[in-house]
Amino acid sequence: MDDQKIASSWFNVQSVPETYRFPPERRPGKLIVPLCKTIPVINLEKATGVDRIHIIQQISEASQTLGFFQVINHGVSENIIVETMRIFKDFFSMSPEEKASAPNKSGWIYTSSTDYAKEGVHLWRENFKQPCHPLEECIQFWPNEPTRYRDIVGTYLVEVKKLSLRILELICEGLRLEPGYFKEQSEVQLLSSNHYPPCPDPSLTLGILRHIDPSLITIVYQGDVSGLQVFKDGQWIGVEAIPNAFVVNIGNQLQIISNGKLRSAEHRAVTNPTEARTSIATFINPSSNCIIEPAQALVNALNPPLYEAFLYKEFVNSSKAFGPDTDAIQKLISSEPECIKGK
Ligand SMILES: O=C(O)CCC(=O)C(=O)O
Ligand SMILES: [Fe+2]
Repeated sequence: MDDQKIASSWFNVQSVPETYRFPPERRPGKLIVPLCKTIPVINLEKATGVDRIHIIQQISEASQTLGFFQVINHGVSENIIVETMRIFKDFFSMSPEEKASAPNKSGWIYTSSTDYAKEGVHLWRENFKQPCHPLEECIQFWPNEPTRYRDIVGTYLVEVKKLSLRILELICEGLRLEPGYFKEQSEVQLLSSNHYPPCPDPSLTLGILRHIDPSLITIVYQGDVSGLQVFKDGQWIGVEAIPNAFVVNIGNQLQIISNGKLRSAEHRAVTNPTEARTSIATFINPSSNCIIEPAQALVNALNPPLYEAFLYKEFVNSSKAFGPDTDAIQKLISSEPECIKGK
């Protein structure tokens, strides 16, 4: 970013403006939290050989206890990960006018930190959301800038989709559901990239409030700057940033389908004083008209259903699952085909 743009940016301040300061009881608390060594880093290369069963066990265990794990040797090329990260860093470094008035905004949502006022407090982040399903139809509405945006982000999403289907198959096997069980419930990819500039006093601010993802699973790339934290046993623990690894977390839709066997954990993002942090989250979601309910194979006399059936879009609407962006997202994905699972 050139010097002039930095000088005019909302985050280029010596102290945190009043509107970004959380009241004392909602501040992030201790910022130096233990990095969680119990979040397993799972080597997916082994999921094809004799170790497959062990990989399934590791994924099941992590999904049941913590709701988070990381994957390495996942098949997404390092080159496309690096290029995609570069694209988003370049996107966020465009001027506010460029970001707000990029040629065709009909297929994506950019939100500056100042749009995120919640109870009078702004989050210390900018966010970009982009529906990606069906990819061939959506891509024409994506930003044209930075150069090669569509080409690079499109390739990234195709690779991440393949990865997410592989992970869902392993989860499916771990739950002893029939192969392909999640196929219809994992059709829709939604990309959400966050940018957290350095913050003069991270103890006063939050990048993302504590939340649970309204997805089946979410695949996050956080590069080499930590900031993601998971709530476990009454305390926040940090998810170590490992370059070229993806963080996978169980969304609340999968918690429901698994009838509570898998856990969707609360998480948040904190800021830091020295480095900007960019994260790229890909939500793997059911389509709007999908019925979500516990899988029948997991329900019996000893395990009665813990949740009632509902349409995914009803859940999204009633819970405002995507926060202030919910209505805009619903509009962008409202042409989804029907998907009546109801097994
Ligand atoms: O920035 C991060 O690592 C967290 C992203 C996240 O939780 C989300 O987008 O839902
Ligand atoms: Fe999240």
